[in-house]
Amino acid sequence: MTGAAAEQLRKLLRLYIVLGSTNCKGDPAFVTAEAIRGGATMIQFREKGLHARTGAAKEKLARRIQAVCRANGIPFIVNDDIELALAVDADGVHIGQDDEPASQVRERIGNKWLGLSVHTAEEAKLAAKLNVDYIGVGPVYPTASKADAREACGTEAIREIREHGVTLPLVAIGGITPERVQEVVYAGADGIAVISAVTAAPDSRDAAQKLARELNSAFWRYGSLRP
Ligand SMILES: Cc1ncc(COP(=O)(O)OP(=O)(O)O)c(N)n1
Ligand SMILES: Cc1nc(C(=O)O)sc1CCOP(=O)(O)O
Ligand SMILES: [Mg+2]
Repeated sequence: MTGAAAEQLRKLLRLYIVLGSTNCKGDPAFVTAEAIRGGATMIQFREKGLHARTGAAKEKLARRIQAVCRANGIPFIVNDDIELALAVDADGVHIGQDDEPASQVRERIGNKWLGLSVHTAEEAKLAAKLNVDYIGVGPVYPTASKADAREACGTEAIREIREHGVTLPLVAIGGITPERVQEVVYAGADGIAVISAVTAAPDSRDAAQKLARELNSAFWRYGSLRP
């Protein structure tokens, strides 16, 4: 990726909403629309957990959420499921350390965006040697949204990754709430990825707007001070 493309991606990662049918009380496509109205800059379709949709029903939901994203010019990323990402022509894919290897996924998806989860500075340094476009660091705080989440790494992990010279676009994930945005940005994140702060809120638009305001204030305050 060129420097300019990385800078563009950094901006798109600012308020990254991750969701699927198992996180939303109502229609996930409606929650997506509300999150975008509140300021979401990127959407990830993550259909996981008890009663998660599979097969044609999963693809149908993916396409409905993608249609909302397309209508609003917001990138649509698919979690884990490379076949689905290719079938719907998603803008990118997010994978973790235990998913299909990044090099293999890159071969399959061509120049679509590829995000990789990392939990330590060591994993981040390895990621920087792979052809990935961004990293997701977490869980920064304890989370109830991922059954197999690792132990919370705190904002110190983000700071350490930056101090090790990893300049990849970086999004923080896990337990992020409006009150935690400032410290996450100050530590060196380009953005936040959230599930419950938006999907479990009584008003997803309002919840996204609160996060977006905190992000604007954090970048205004700390933009030039970060590692
Ligand atoms: C932006 C972002 N960061 C991290 C993850 C977690 O990916 P992974 O470790 O593969 O876990 P699952 O989401 O697949 O359960 C993510 N999805 N998005
Ligand atoms: C999907 C996911 N991945 C994580 C990681 O650490 O890689 S934490 C997480 C769940 C994030 O949900 P919430 O904002 O509700 O805590
Ligand atoms: Mg995964």
